[in-house]
This record gives sequence, structure tokens and C-alpha cells, in this order.
Amino acid sequence: MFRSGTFVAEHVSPTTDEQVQPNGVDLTLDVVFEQLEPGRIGRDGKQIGDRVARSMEELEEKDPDTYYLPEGAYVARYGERIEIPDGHIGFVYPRSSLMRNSCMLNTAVWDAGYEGRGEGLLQVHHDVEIERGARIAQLVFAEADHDDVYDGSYQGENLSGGQ
Ligand SMILES: O=c1ccn([C@H]2C[C@H](O)[C@@H](COP(=O)(O)OP(=O)(O)OP(=O)(O)O)O2)c(=O)[nH]1
Repeated sequence: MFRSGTFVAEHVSPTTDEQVQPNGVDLTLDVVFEQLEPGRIGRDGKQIGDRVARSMEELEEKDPDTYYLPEGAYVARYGERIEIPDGHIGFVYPRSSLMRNSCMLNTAVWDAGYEGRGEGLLQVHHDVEIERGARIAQLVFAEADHDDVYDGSYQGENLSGGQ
């Protein structure tokens, strides 16, 4: 069973009333990264390629705090701290208005026990402007059996608030 937006909101912070949806909680865009170097997925490990936080300078005068994103693939960091409670699994979907603007968020599984400010793959198929702090995604929780809880390399990631 999927849980209500009110339940999900108890595990996402900070949240405003506007973010709480019937079936989940909207996540906002914090930082957009561009990958510069190849990463590696091996049999015994992985390496994330070097990346740089994209600048918002281009539009600073016209529209401060707004990313202007040309077509391409970016990594988006969400603005909220997320905890996946025991007995649950999380999924993130793009906000429909993002998709209707020819952009998409590709996401992976959010494991029970994970805590952090996670990231998603932002695919831009047509140039778009996204304001920092705007809602771009929605997190939903489903009840799920699990073996142990998340204890991987991303546990506690990005909680200090920096880039
Ligand atoms: O779109 C997503 C999906 C998941 N996560 C977070 C929550 C999840 O619990 C954690 C780890 O995901 P996964 O288990 O897929 O990572 P991995 O590549 O297997 O690395 P590790 O083995 O270090 O966990 O990343 C995200 O930030 N974005």
C-alpha cells in the first residue's frame, strides 16, 4: 500500500503545506551539477565522475536564483532531508509540469533506512528555466518487506547543507 502525503511529510524536512500532496511530498531543486569526467561502475565498486555545480550567473540580472538549462543531462540535488522509514520503500517521480516541459527525472530505489539529501538525473530535452527551490519531483512511500536496512556509501549524504 502507498502511504498518504501527510505520512511521507513526517519523514521529509523542511516541508511547507504547498509540498504535501495527496499521495506524496514534492521535492525542491537545490543544486544542479554537470558531470565533467567519466565515472566507473565495476564488479567490486563504483566511482562517481568529477562534477561541478552549475552557475546561475547567466540569468542573474534578469531572474536571480534561476538555472537556465540547455538540452542535456544534469544531476539535481534535492533541497530536503529524506528518511525512508522501516517497513517502506521510496520512489521519486518527476513533477508533471517538469515532464510537460519536455524534461524528466530518472531515479533509482530509495532504501529503507536511508537518510540524506539525495539526487536524481535531470534530463532536459528542451531548454528550460528552473528556479532554485522550485518543486520538481514527488516522493512517495510504499510499504515493503526488507532485509536489513540501508548501510551503503550514500548514507547521510549532503546533510551539512553545502555543495
Ligand atoms: O533516485 C535516487 C534513488 C536513491 N537515492 C538514494 C537513496 C538510496 O537508498 C541511496 C542508495 O541507492 P543505491 O542502493 O541504488 O546505491 P548504490 O549505487 O547501490 O550504492 P551503495 O551500494 O553504496 O548504496 O541513494 C537517491 O539519492 N536518488
